[in-house]
Amino acid sequence: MPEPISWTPIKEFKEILFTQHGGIAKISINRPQVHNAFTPLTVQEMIEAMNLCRDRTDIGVIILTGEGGRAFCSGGDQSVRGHGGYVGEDAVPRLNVLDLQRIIRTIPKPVIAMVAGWAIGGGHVLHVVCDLTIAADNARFGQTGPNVGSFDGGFGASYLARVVGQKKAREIWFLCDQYDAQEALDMGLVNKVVPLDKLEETTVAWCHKILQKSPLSLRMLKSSFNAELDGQAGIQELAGNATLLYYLSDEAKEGRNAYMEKRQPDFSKFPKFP
Ligand SMILES: CC(C)(COP(=O)(O)OP(=O)(O)OC[C@H]1O[C@@H](n2cnc3c(N)ncnc32)[C@H](O)[C@@H]1OP(=O)(O)O)[C@@H](O)C(=O)NCCC(=O)NCCSC(=O)c1cc(O)c2ccccc2c1O
Repeated sequence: MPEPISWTPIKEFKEILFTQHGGIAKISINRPQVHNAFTPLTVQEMIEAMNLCRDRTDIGVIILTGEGGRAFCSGGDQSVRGHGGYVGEDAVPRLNVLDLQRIIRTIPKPVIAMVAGWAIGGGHVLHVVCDLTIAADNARFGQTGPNVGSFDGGFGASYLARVVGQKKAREIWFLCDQYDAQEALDMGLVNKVVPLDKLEETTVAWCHKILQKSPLSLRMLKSSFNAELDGQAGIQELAGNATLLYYLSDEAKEGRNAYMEKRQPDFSKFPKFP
């Protein structure tokens, strides 16, 4: 029997748990009483945790999950849905999960959805935008928008169609059926299905494999996968990484040094690669 994985708190939040195990961060929605439906505060906290993961050089991979074993996330909390969005304590209606989706997509570290139970509605979109999904055998996937008066026509439609194909994506949205873990695996919606009691162990094992890889290589690959689909924003992300790599070179440093030393730069010593 393997030892249970020990998670150390990184920061206290109200509606999520944010913990760490070595180079792995875990962001877990902690509202199991509503199948981990999110409020504007839940999303705000997840955004803050993601941004901390981005800044922390010791974090190499992020797990996104939900507490309780019965749900990953059931989407926006319908009890706080108001006129024009989901309403938090500041009384301002928001759709701030769209900001979170973009952060998951652009954070230069792999994000793995660890799904037990329901991944439904906006919760389904969250797992779709993660780089990888590992599902427990009790996982159930689906969209509910046309049932509850909502839709996500951004990544929730277009990226879903890239993942499972146009016909299947339209079926998922138009019928609002629910799919079990094996069906999700068969349509390429998840990477692996494991028994519920092996879910965390397997996810952490995948994280350890990823942590052994070159972080810059993973970063470039993630932005390369995005670039093909994300238009100018995707090119900006990939090009930003190219700039990062260039800044690490002696050639780029010569430009900066020359400027600071008030002299002409000497780029003649740098090779003109074929
Ligand atoms: C997920 C279910 C199919 C599970 O059914 P089950 O019968 O197993 O469980 P219960 O229905 O009894 O649920 C237990 C308990 O949890 C409450 N609950 C579950 N989901 C939510 C929710 N999303 N909001 C509020 N409360 C929820 C449920 O009421 C029960 O409470 P009790 O007090 O009665 O015990 C089923 O629960 C279900 O269908 N849930 C709703 C799923 C849903 O429609 N989600 C919202 C989709 S829309 C969305 O998420 C969304 C959010 C955004 O921010 C967007 C932004 C931009 C564009 C689009 C967006 C968007 O579409």
